[in-house]
Amino acid sequence: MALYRNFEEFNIEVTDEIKSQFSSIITNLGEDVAREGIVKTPERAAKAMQFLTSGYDIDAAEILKGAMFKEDYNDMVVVKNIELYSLCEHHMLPFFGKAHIAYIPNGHIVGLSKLPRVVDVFARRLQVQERLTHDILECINDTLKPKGVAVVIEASHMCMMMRGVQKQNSTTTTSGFRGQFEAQETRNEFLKLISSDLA
Ligand SMILES: Nc1nc2c(ncn2[C@@H]2O[C@H](COP(=O)(O)OP(=O)(O)OP(=O)(O)O)[C@@H](O)[C@H]2O)c(=O)[nH]1
Ligand SMILES: [Zn+2]
Repeated sequence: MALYRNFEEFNIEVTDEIKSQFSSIITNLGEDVAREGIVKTPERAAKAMQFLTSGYDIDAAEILKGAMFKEDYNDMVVVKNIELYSLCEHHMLPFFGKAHIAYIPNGHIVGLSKLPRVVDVFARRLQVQERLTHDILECINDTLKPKGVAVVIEASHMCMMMRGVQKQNSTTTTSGFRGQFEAQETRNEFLKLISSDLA
């Protein structure tokens, strides 16, 4: 399985198939697919959807394994405000927001950029916010084997904003805690850090 994908290189046959499906969808929605502004839209949409679901092809554990360093640091590491964009599996509409991740090393630290990369791998799939939270949490827990790991995601769902209940201001928060973060004191320290103005 690829570590990183060159997102510009999509399988031509799959792109053509999705392109013709988008062509039908656009026609069925009442548009003229031959219109100048739209004529290339089926291909653009095919590529966009493949990019937004490109996380299926990437092994998130391998990303972490590629940048684990032996280090005797036993305190909390927090990476907060990681932007994320995903697609809800029910409507295939975006949900987006921020992920906050913390872990307590157990002999190894991980390259900081790898945590947002893991978020992207699991976000670029058809998801529900709860599973996305757990996918990230379990991947870090199983691969890095830290003393503890915590993940909080705050997100807005377009399927609740643009359609359906049409609530513009509601946000959803999901969280998962393993190891030392299951203890109230450690969990509270993390929650305090992510809600503070500290960089
Ligand atoms: N738990 C959870 N639900 C989600 C997520 N994304 C979308 N949903 C919900 O999935 C549900 C699908 O419900 P259905 O009744 O089958 O679909 P629907 O008729 O389009 O529902 P409405 O959105 O209420 O109009 C909705 O309540 C959505 O709000 C998510 O990440 N987690
Ligand atoms: Zn939805």
